[in-house]
Amino acid sequence: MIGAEGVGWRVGGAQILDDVSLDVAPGELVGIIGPNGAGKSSLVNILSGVTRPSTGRVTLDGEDVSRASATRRSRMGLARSFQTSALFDGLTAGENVRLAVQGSGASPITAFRRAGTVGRDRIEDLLERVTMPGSADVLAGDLSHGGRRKLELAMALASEPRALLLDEPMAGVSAEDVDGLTGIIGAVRDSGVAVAMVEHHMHVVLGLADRVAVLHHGSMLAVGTPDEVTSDDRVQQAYLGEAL
Ligand SMILES: Nc1ncnc2c1ncn2[C@@H]1O[C@H](COP(=O)(O)OP(=O)(O)OP(=O)(O)O)[C@@H](O)[C@H]1O
Repeated sequence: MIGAEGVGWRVGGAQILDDVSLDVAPGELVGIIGPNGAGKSSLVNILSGVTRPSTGRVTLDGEDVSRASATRRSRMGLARSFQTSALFDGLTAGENVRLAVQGSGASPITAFRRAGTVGRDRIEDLLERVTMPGSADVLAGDLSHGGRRKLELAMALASEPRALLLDEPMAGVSAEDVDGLTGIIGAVRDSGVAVAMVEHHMHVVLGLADRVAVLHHGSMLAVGTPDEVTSDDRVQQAYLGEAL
C-alpha cells in the first residue's frame, strides 16, 4: 500500500536519505526507528508528499506518486499526523474534527463549501474511535497531552484513510496514555489500514509493530520482525548504550 523504492534525499549539499526502500501492506504496522537525526521524519515527509525525493520513487497502492502533491495523496487514501501538534487550541475537539472532515482531500474552496455539511454523528463517531466519547465540546487547548494526541489521530482518521503515517504519535504523553494510544493505533491497523509509525517509545514499537525498519545515518540498516531486528548486531551497534 505504501512503498519507497531506493529513495534518496539531498538538501544543501547533505545526503539526508540514501537508497531507502520500505513497503507497508494493508493491515500491517511498520515501526520506523533510528537514533536522533537518522532521517525518520524526512522519510515520512517524502512518503506524505511534503518533500520530493531527489532519487528513487514513492508508490501508493502501486501507483507512482513521487511527484504527486500531498493533497492528491490524501485523495488516494493517505493520511498523516505530525510530530508537533496541529490543533486549533481555541476551538473545541468537535470543531477540530469537523475541520479535518471538511478539509480531507479538498482544496480550501471545497473545504469552505462543505461547511455545515458534517453531521454531529460523524464527529462523535471519530471521537469514539479514539476513546474520547462525549468530549466534542471540550476546548482542544484544555485537553491533556494524551488527549491532544488522540484528537490528532481522530483528525487523521477523518478521511477514512487506507494508509496512515504517524510521526511520533506518543511523544511526551503519560504512560497511561501510551497504553491508550497503543490500543487505538493497533485497532486502526487491525481494521485493514497500512500504518507506518515513527516512534521513540521502543517497547511500544517492539510490542505493536508487525515489522520494524531501522534507519541509521539516512540508510536503511535493517527491516524485519521485532525479534529479528533486536537481535541484529548492526542494530545493536547503532543503538550502542541505549536499551533496545
Ligand atoms: N530541510 C532540511 N534542510 C537541511 N537539513 C535537514 C532538513 N531536514 C532535515 N535535515 C537534517 O536531516 C537529518 C535527519 O533529520 P530528521 O528530522 O529526518 O531525523 P529524525 O530521525 O526524524 O530525527 P529525530 O529522531 O531527532 O526526530 C538531520 O541531520 C537534520 O538536521
